[in-house]
Amino acid sequence: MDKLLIIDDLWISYYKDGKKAYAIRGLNLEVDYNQIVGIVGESGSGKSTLGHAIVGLLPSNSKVEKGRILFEGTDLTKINRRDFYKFRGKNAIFMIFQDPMSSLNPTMKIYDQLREVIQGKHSSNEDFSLTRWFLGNIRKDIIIENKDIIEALKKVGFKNPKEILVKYPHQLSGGERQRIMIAMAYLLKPKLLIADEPTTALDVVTQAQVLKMLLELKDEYKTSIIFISHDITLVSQISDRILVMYGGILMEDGSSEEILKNPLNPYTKGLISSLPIYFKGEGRISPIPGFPPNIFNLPAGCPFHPRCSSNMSICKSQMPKIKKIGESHYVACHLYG
Ligand SMILES: Nc1ncnc2c1ncn2[C@@H]1O[C@H](COP(=O)(O)OP(=O)(O)OP(=O)(O)O)[C@@H](O)[C@H]1O
Repeated sequence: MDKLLIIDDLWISYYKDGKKAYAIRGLNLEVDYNQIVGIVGESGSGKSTLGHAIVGLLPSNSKVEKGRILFEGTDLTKINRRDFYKFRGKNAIFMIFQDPMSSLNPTMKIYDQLREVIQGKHSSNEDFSLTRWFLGNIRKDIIIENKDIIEALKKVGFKNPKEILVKYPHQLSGGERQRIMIAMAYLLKPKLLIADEPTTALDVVTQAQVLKMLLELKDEYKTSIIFISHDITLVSQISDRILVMYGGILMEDGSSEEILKNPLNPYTKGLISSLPIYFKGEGRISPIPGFPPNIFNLPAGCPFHPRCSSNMSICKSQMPKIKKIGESHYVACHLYG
């Protein structure tokens, strides 16, 4: 079957104080139509950089050094920044950020915001629009009726949509703001939604509601979702497949079930055993010792080796290559050949 998204040997660097470092190193990823792919890893593993690269929102001090991001066959790394709007929004790619306040305009009421953000009329505020939801020129092809807006707000659980429409973002709770972002997705019906830690700031009940809405979006509009989170339990609740990242490389890739039941990479095992929900009652919950590396000071070899209890001498000098272990299970670790 044709793939919606193919990322092929992607390398992304950041420049700081005259130095260059890689946040993504040789990443491969495929997303099918109507599939939810979870990307999990600790802070600094490169998850957001990947999301921003897909929507063309990498900061100016970063560069795609190598590789391709093929969205329905078009290489997004070759798209001129000004033309990128064609690939964002309706029927294309949409991104929900961790902090919806950073994507919503604090000076606009929700109604104006839903209309204008969706139609890309952000010319009055260049700064805001360029960094976040600037969809380029006004999208004349996007016709959103008021009844569609009301319908979308109802779908994301607002009982009185008309009351919400006249509010400013600061008059809403974090969960309500995140639901506004999901309502935008309902209106745009993207083929690909990137949700970057969309539930981090929310309580458990609201988190569960947001996950349910994302699943409904997938079921109703066949939207594929890349769900980014540091929380492997959360990711497993929603994803068909999970990719584990560390130090800019892919450590493990497999079906959600396989990754949770049969994790192979010591890093994946560490992520799982540090979660209370998987704690089997023996010994203590064991967080991974140490901290993720700074990309400007990455160790040689496997980036995880300084924190890995199974490390061998080869791990200190050679980066492990990703290998197929099972039907849909891949791992990058010297323990597996
Ligand atoms: N604008 C930037 N300039 C320099 N380095 C950056 C920049 N943005 C990110 N980085 C570095 O790139 C690496 C990957 O960052 P990224 O935000 O993609 O990771 P992440 O897995 O999404 O982490 P988090 O969960 O904290 O958002 C980190 O080491 C980070 O410090």
